[in-house]
Amino acid sequence: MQAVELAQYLLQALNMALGQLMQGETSYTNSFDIKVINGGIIFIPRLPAGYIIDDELYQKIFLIANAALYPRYTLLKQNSAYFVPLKTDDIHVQRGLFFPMKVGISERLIIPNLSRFVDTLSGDVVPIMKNLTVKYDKVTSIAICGNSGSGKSYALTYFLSVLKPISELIIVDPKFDTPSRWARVNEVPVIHPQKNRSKSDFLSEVNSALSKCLKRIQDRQEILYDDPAKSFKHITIVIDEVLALSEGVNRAIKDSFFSLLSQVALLGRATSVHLLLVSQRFDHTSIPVSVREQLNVLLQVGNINKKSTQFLFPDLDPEGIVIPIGKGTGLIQVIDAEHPYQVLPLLCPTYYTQKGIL
Ligand SMILES: Nc1ncnc2c1ncn2[C@@H]1O[C@H](COP(=O)(O)OP(=O)(O)OP(=O)(O)O)[C@@H](O)[C@H]1O
Repeated sequence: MQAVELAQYLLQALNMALGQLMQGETSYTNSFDIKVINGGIIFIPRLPAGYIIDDELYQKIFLIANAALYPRYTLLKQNSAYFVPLKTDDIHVQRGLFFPMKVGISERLIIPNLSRFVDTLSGDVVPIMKNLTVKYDKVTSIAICGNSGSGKSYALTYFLSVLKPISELIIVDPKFDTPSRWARVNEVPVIHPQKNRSKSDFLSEVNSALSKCLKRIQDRQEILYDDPAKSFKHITIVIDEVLALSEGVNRAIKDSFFSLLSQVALLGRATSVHLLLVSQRFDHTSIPVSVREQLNVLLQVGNINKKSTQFLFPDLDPEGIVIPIGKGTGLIQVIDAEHPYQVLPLLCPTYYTQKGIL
């Protein structure tokens, strides 16, 4: 479909659906126009207008256009109206509302054999969907959030398998569950609770591992001071069910845990030390705010609504984003220089692996 035809189609959709909000004004009365450009569409209001150009109008146009374009294009949700100046001398049409879009929709990776798939990967790429791959050296920290049964453990096992060849892994598994089994099969050290030991004891062990990591960060910082171009092997601290870790433990030990986690999150970035955190929620009781601010690959699986997204995506109203149906689906945001900053629909990979790992 040509850009002109697409614009015509969208104009029709908007004329029919915007109705009341536009006080009866339509493109037929020359009140607005649509232009399709590379990377998005522009809604051009003719001013002065009998309708108000505000966030409400922007989000309504998003709703209508996103549904009308599905599945050929995906509009990328903005938190508020995105104004762009237009090149013209005519003051009536010198501005537009921009809706960034990408071609197609998010598509799930289906991996028939996970270990063979991992063998085919080179460099430090981490594929997440058919058309979404992140480079691990651009990742600071990853968060996987979701309600029970939403696919967090399944997604975590995928990340562990893909990260193993490119990163040293330090796994903390408070539930002594899937990650511990994965670690046993893959001969990776894991810290898990043990019989006869208290929860505070367990968290102290975690703190001592974090403290060792911090020491390694400092060693690396010294090396970087003399050789700023030096690159290091990635180290990833994986914590499953972070929320379970710090609940009901001695205050002093919890404070140390938060402080160590913050330092690792803040200083790890330049020294290739990452966090991979999994939790049912990411509020201030499960991780410190400073850690949340360092997360730059955010995955939310399971229920998606304003309430469930409030911790990872505090400014987002997910209305109008087409969330795919199925296991391990939700939202993703990758915050780096290469990807659009926006939140995208997510479908976690589906993979087949040796029996017994999960
Ligand atoms: N991307 C996916 N593709 C196919 N199946 C999936 C996917 N994600 C999850 N599942 C299936 O959904 C089920 C629940 O997933 P999982 O155990 O990972 O949820 P969870 O969020 O970790 O739950 P809990 O918090 O209770 O441990 C599993 O049986 C898993 O096989």
